[in-house]
Amino acid sequence: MTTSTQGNASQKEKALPAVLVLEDGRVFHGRSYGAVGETFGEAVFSTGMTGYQETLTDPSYHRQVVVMTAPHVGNTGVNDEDPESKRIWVAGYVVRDPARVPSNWRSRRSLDEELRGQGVVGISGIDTRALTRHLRERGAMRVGIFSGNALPDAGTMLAEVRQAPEMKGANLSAEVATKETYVVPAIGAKKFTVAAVDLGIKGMTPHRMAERGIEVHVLPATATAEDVYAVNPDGVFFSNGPGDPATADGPVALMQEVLSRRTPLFGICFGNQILGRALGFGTYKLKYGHRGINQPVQDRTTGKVEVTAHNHGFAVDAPLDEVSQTPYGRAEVSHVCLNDNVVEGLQLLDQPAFSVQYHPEAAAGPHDAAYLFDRFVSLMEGQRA
Ligand SMILES: NC(=O)CC[C@H](N)C(=O)O
Repeated sequence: MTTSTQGNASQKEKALPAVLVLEDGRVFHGRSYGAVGETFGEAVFSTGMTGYQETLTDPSYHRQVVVMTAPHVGNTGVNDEDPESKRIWVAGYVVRDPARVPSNWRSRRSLDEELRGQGVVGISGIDTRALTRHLRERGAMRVGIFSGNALPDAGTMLAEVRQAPEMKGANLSAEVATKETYVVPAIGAKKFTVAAVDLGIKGMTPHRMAERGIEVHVLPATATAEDVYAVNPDGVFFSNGPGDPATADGPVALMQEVLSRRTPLFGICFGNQILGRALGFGTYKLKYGHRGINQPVQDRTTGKVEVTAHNHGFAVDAPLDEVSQTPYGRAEVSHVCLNDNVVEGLQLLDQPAFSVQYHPEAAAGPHDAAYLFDRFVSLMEGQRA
């Protein structure tokens, strides 16, 4: 690769050395990608081969350093249509072989430029397959990326990584959620009003509801039952979001209030974990989680298998093969991951409430699970009938 003749600042920055240091002491040497500096987070891998803009801007990735298993990243550049929120949330980005020349009719700038513009430190040119296998065998762990000409010594880097906060016990929703309520209008005739509690919501989620005639009031993570019922909702939605669901006591209490009023309820991802807790189940940290757009899930209510988008590091601990008695009536596991039998959905049998651990909004990802938004609409219709 010769970059010297082109000689602009970005090309020079790319050539700077960079090091990725895992908390268990494993080290990878590469080149800086995006901003130059240092960053820390939880190392996780995503198996999505497309959709890097959606991944980078998903608030659920707050405080995580994302390793892309797809070797070529950045090929289609960065456009202004695909972000799922107003900024990049990942704490760091790890790619093997970034595109040097992006090409797409929608592309406005390169991914490298975008990462630099938003101050996101990344690393390229490392063996992401070896790193992914390491994380798969040892589990997700803390990591640091250090880039520049004057790097700290190895012992200092490792000590800094080991001082970074862990994901277990992290309470992060309020750091990413909206501070002010906003409304996403229904597309076409308005049929329903939904109060959506923003724990780190992705932009496509209210859009999927709006497409179905729902006016969505997106409320801050700290919303109270009074705030929720002030919009006179036909249904209440709990979004995806970063951090450990074991810390989400406020949203759990709010959801219990919604359940006791029997308002139709739908939760996605963090929202599924909160429903689990609201029903009295525990949550636990998966060894390395599910991230990507090709995860097989079975809907046990129909037997159908869907290929789905995921981004979760925690899961609900609920019995797979029995109906549970909860303070809100009977509940069961409605969806399960076919790779590892992790709980991927919950539903109540005596009142209109359900949730899934994965991403039916499909940004990015296959649209197999779009029916879940229709199920939410049916619950709201049922309540009116
Ligand atoms: N996308 C999400 O909502 C993630 C939920 C939670 N933070 C987890 O990692 O499991």
